[in-house]
Amino acid sequence: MAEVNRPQIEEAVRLILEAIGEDPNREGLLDTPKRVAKMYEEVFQGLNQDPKEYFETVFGEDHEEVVLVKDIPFYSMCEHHLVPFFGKAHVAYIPRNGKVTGLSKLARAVEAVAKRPQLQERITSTVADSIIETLDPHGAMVVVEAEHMCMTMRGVKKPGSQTITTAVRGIFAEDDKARAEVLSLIKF
Ligand SMILES: Nc1nc2c(ncn2[C@@H]2O[C@H](COP(=O)(O)OP(=O)(O)OP(=O)(O)O)[C@@H](O)[C@H]2O)c(=O)[nH]1
Ligand SMILES: [Zn+2]
Repeated sequence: MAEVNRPQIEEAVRLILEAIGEDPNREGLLDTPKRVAKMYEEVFQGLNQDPKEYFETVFGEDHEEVVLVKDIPFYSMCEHHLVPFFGKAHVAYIPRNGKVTGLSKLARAVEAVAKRPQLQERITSTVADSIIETLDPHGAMVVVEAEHMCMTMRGVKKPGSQTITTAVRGIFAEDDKARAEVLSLIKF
């Protein structure tokens, strides 16, 4: 996938500044297009990352019980308004056939998926599906809680409102007890 085109972003930011009635040549704004381009490169770097690659790291460990990494902080950009939404992701799976991955890889997958123009639902399901497709576990479950700036600083203006999304796959979709165990561990 193409890297970001920094000069194009810089030009676009100059145009936006002009369009809102600002002077892109005033001292305080001179370096702003460059800064914004650099920032976009950073906050959209997930477009160049495939979350599934992280799960190539597996240890042949015989653990077929819940593994949960909770409270993974993330920042993303809503694809409708290009303003941040941010919160915590909780990622659980039950390994099968010794395919236990590195704990940090679960957080890296969240990071790669979040750093794109996104929807909260898509972050949630993409992380769950990536785990299923690569580790072939008994199940995967992802819960994401986030605050959307497009609902707080503008529009409907509801600061503090939280959106919670879940993706349940495999045994977590079939077995109420397995799902309840993860939910209670998240609240623990
Ligand atoms: N499903 C979903 N919706 C989102 C997410 N982030 C932002 N939105 C919503 O996207 C919608 C876009 O609605 P539109 O009516 O096209 O845009 P708008 O006029 O700016 O909408 P308002 O925010 O209601 O002012 C809004 O309801 C946002 O709350 C997300 O991650 N998931
Ligand atoms: Zn939005």
